[in-house]
Amino acid sequence: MSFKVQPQAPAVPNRCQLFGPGSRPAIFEKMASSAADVINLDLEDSVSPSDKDNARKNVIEAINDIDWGTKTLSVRINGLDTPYWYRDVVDVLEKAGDRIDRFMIPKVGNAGDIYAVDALASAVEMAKGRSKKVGFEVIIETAAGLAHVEEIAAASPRMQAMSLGAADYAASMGMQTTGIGGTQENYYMLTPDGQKHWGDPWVMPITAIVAACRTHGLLPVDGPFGDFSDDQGFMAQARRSATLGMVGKWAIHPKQVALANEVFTPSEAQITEAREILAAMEEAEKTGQGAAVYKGRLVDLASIRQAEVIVKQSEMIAG
Ligand SMILES: CC(=O)SCCNC(=O)CCNC(=O)[C@H](O)C(C)(C)COP(=O)(O)OP(=O)(O)OC[C@H]1O[C@@H](n2cnc3c(N)ncnc32)[C@H](O)[C@@H]1OP(=O)(O)O
Ligand SMILES: O=CC(=O)O
Ligand SMILES: [Mg+2]
Repeated sequence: MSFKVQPQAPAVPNRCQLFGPGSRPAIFEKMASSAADVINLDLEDSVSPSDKDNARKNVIEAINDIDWGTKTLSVRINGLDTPYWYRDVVDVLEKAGDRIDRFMIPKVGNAGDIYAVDALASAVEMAKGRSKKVGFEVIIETAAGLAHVEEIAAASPRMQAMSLGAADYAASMGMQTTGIGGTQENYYMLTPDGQKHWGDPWVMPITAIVAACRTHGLLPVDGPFGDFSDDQGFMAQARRSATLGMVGKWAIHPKQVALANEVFTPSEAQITEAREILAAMEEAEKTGQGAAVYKGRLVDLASIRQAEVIVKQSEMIAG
């Protein structure tokens, strides 16, 4: 471990972030009664330019009027290259109550983008005497965002989470696909006997996001999986993200909420195994050993840290 100790990410459940367009208020109550840990009311890409003002009004009303229970409530503002974003920040912070927890900032390219939103949010909060500072989460979904992922993670104490936005990421990188996440038909190797072996084109940005988040104490989250009729594809993508260290995934349709919750909640078997490893190491330590054998495999002091990730995650989710 470096002399600089790795900070902990916020201890809040973040297994699933359910999205809904701000222009579709009829679904807000359904979002509030879903099993998602986080709700993202969208003012950005699911809202047409002609509906931006209306969507903003709906979202402010929904923040004030709907019972969101214990969910984390987030509003995705428009990108900093649009004429909409400043009004999103100003109107929401001037007119919505303290129930809002986060702004999600899309298409961030560098730390300066976060600085700009931070400065504007701070000014409105001061002017309105808001004592609860709004948190930030961002989407890494451009080439510049990926290139500057670490400075973005470190950009503000408001930063809480970071998602991979596979759709815009693919567009920005010039990837030859219209798929949103998951297996890409043309991304394969040939085995020696000529069989196709599909690779994971998302592993690099996911790993970069996880590393930046873990370095700076943020929650790393996998973004959308577009084909909501493909449950198996969603599960496979989510399991890969969980294995690489992400804590949750977006749902762009309510049926994906249960799938994400299943993957990102440690299973009984995983928890039991983690507790058994901790017990085996406790026994080993009593006899002065730093390494032991558990089910025929090596466990040592690093195994304690690995097992603790699972135990702490399950305890935090259980509340
Ligand atoms: C690349 C990105 O930026 S992704 C993030 C931005 N995108 C979004 O926010 C899109 C979010 N999702 C949606 O808008 C919708 O789910 C759509 C357009 C994909 C599909 O909507 P529909 O055609 O209405 O879906 P469907 O008919 O299967 O809905 C089934 C039920 O779930 C409800 N529902 C649909 N979407 C949502 C949602 N996001 N949250 C809660 N409930 C929802 C419907 O109202 C319907 O309810 P009912 O059974 O009581 O009538
Ligand atoms: O905003 C999300 C994306 O995938 O793009
Ligand atoms: Mg996007």
